Amino acid sequence: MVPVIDHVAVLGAGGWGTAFALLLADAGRNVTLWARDPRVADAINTERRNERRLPGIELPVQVRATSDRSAAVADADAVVIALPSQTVRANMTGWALPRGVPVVSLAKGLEEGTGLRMSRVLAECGVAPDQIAVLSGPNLADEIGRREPASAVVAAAEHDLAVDIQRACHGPNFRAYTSTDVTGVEVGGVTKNSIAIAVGMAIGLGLGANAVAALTTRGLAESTRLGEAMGADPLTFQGMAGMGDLVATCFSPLSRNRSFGVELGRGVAVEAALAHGRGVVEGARSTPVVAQVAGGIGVDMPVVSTVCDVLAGLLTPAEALDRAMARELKPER
Ligand SMILES: NC(=O)c1ccc[n+]([C@@H]2O[C@H](COP(=O)([O-])OP(=O)(O)OC[C@H]3O[C@@H](n4cnc5c(N)ncnc54)[C@H](O)[C@@H]3O)[C@@H](O)[C@H]2O)c1
Ligand SMILES: O=P(O)(O)OC[C@H](O)CO
Repeated sequence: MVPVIDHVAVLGAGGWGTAFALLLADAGRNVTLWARDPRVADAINTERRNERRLPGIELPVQVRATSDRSAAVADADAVVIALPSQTVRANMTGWALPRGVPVVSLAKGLEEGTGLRMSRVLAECGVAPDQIAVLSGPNLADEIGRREPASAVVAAAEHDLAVDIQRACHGPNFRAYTSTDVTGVEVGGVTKNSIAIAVGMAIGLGLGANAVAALTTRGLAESTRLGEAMGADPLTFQGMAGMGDLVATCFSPLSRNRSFGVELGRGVAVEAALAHGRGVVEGARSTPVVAQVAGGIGVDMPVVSTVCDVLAGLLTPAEALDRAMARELKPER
């Protein structure tokens, strides 16, 4: 029997949680969107808008919002986690989800302190591993909010679960593929943020398409190396959560990670650049974690470690560029 997902709880009313709720409603689901701020929930219910996070978008009536944690998940057939990565553990600890429902992570970060992927954090918060799925890909929330076509990949250790989630979010403007490579899909979603910061820095320094393409290409190579060392399928990095998301994030001015990098490249200090951002900049927190995890398993990630040094104030973006160009010559593969 195919389990039917009708009612979905989306936890987190940031840009992506709100856009994902709209996408699910367009796919025929009934959605409860949890916002921690009651004023955001009220505005969604009364004005059909989350103007700060998804400006100019009217939300369908199938999206109802609440700031009540129990009400948010009551009767849900699936729960979607659309929270900033560093808040997932604190939020999910003690949140009683309906038993046995699938839990889908949309978050693109590694946890500070543990180095864990979000699916592992959810498992440590008590979600059964065979109920965990992750969805990732080139999904800029503003474009999804405008109902522009987009694709993603849903990964779960259990193929049938990935198919259930794929079907639940398939609508006129959104098409997901399936995978069982949870590690690869999560790693791709994390490392692309660090690479996009590097690309942003290059743009902020006034560099052109050659430098952007080189950084993106080498970034994909080192992301693939890390994923493989962590047990992922290298081919996953040619898919939506690898190449796909890397291209969207590195090339779009809508990306917060890329925009943050642009400011750094123009000489803005890290804290000031973060303060100018439109929401969470996952790469600012996850890049040092990626560097630490990679170092721990002997994976060379020169782009990530350079971004890490800039974030730590050890290098300016211009010095980072000089260092990258002076690296030892080597074969491409
Ligand atoms: N925005 C996108 O285009 C996009 C696309 C794909 C994936 N993602 C990922 O989705 C996740 C969420 O990002 P977003 O863009 O929706 O965030 P956002 O920056 O738009 O908003 C962050 C939201 O998190 C809430 N928040 C902050 N701290 C919190 C806490 N301690 N507890 C509960 N809520 C808290 C804020 O109130 C806000 O609603 C991130 O991992 C991001 O990488 C984002
Ligand atoms: O705005 P960013 O940089 O967090 O990127 C958003 C999405 O992850 C793009 O797929």
